Amino acid sequence: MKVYAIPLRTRFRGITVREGVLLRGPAGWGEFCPFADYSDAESVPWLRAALEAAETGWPAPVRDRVEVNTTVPVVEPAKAHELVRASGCRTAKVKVADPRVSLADDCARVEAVRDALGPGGAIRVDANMAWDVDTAVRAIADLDKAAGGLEYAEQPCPSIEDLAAVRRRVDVRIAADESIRRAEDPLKVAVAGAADIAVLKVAPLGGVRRALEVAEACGLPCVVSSAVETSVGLAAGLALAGALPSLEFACGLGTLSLLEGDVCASSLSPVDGYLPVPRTAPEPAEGYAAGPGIAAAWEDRLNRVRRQAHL
Ligand SMILES: O=C(O)CCC(=O)c1ccccc1C(=O)O
Ligand SMILES: [Mg+2]
Repeated sequence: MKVYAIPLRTRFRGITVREGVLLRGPAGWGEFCPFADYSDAESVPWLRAALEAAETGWPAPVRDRVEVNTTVPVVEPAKAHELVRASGCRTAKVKVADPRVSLADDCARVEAVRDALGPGGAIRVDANMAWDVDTAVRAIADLDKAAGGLEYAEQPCPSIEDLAAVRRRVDVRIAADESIRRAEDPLKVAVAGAADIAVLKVAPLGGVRRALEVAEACGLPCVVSSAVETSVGLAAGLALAGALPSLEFACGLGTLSLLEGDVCASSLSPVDGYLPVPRTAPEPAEGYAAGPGIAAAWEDRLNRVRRQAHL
């Protein structure tokens, strides 16, 4: 077992350091890294996903590489331009609706991203539930114009009902993320007509197999996205993306560049916008070991979640 702590290059989801545990089992390495605000109960599926990777391994893939988006955090337009150019990706996901910036700032960032991608690229935005229905309808129209066409808007509002209402009022496709990842019943999203696309994250859904079941049950095109893991956790996302029967959109697995570094020597950083589908996670090396206090806290957390889940 290894506990890591890696600084982020820019603040993301309110955090500046990513921490987690790497577990080794007969099938390889798994990553357990629920965010700090996740309760022990909510962390159970994260542990199931890590144990699947370490003990069982993943189902066989149907493709050997996956196109990915680059993820653009809330940064100045010039910086956004630079990040997109450096990524080599043809699709960018732009984080919007951060309480510290205005819609005009978001539009300026999206315009810079379009300039960096050129007319052939695709731009998606993620509001992480920040808007009410009317705000979402107006913001999506403005961002769609700034982007010269959006591929989709991810989780504009918190509730499934509000997602459905926004979806009826805009031409842009709506993707559900939190509505799937934190829901009792991920099927509800499709039944309610709340989304065109389902965003799937392996860890909060409890593993690759469970995520494949969710994909089949919801019947929507899927985008596999990371939870900003090291290459060990990204490998599980790639295993899911590799095993989905159909994959129409680029996945949100190009997130390694959000971290200052990686635990693995051979990192899953996109080349020309693609990542390979690995059979097992890459081997962690020595770097970014957490200090004794952080390591002890993660060992405690892991043990509490294990007991809670009877694992
Ligand atoms: O999808 C991506 O491009 C990156 C992953 C991402 O945005 C994310 C990462 C951690 C937690 C939540 C989210 C999110 O999609 O909301
Ligand atoms: Mg999201």
